[in-house]
Amino acid sequence: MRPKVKICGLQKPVDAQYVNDAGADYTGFVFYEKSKRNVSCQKAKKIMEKIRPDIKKVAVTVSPDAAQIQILQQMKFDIIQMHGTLSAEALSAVELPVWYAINLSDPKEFAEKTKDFLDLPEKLQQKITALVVDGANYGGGQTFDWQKTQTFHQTEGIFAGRKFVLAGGLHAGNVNKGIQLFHPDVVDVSSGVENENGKDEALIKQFVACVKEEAKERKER
Ligand SMILES: O=C(O)c1ccccc1N[C@@H]1O[C@H](COP(=O)(O)O)[C@@H](O)[C@H]1O
Repeated sequence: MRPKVKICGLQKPVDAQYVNDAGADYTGFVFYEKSKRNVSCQKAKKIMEKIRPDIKKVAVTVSPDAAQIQILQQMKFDIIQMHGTLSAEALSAVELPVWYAINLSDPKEFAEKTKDFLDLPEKLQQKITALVVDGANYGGGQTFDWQKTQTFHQTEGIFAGRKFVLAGGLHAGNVNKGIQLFHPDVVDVSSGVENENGKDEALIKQFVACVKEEAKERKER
């Protein structure tokens, strides 16, 4: 099965049309004040109304507290993505599935960075339905070091029963290599489908088409 595609960092109403037309599977909104992609709840709601109902909507957060989780849960998101510190307080407040994002430069950091997760009570761990393995910086447009290892995600028990989301520095030119190396369930992109004014319709179309065409070709081979 082909990986699903998440287009992240929507900021304008027209971005909804881009993801609808390109045939994305997931889309994301960033709620982090330090990000250039930060959106207000009001703005996000307006964009969300224009997104096709079958496209899942992900609220992207960094070290959220229970109050932020409660606000986002009233907005009809399907998933909460958490970067930064994974607190028991925030996870206890979550009723939606959680995607836990790990920011890495070197895959060797994986064990250390997932310690927070492994220290949580089982009941809270179960809320996490996917792991997003991302580049070093939030929305930084950089891959982690793909050459160091391609198997960490297969050997770690942490992935059992969870989706593997490949993120960080993806674009139409490298996404198929990432798919061949890591076999992710979802590929997640933000910087790679942007120009200086924000999301770029042609780059989004090209990215989604690359993922879908590669899957079709693999089937035919
Ligand atoms: O995009 C941001 O600014 C951002 C801010 C805070 C947390 C996460 C953020 N982005 C996430 O980064 C990955 C991939 O980004 P990129 O393709 O390397 O630019 C994606 O999961 C975004 O949700």
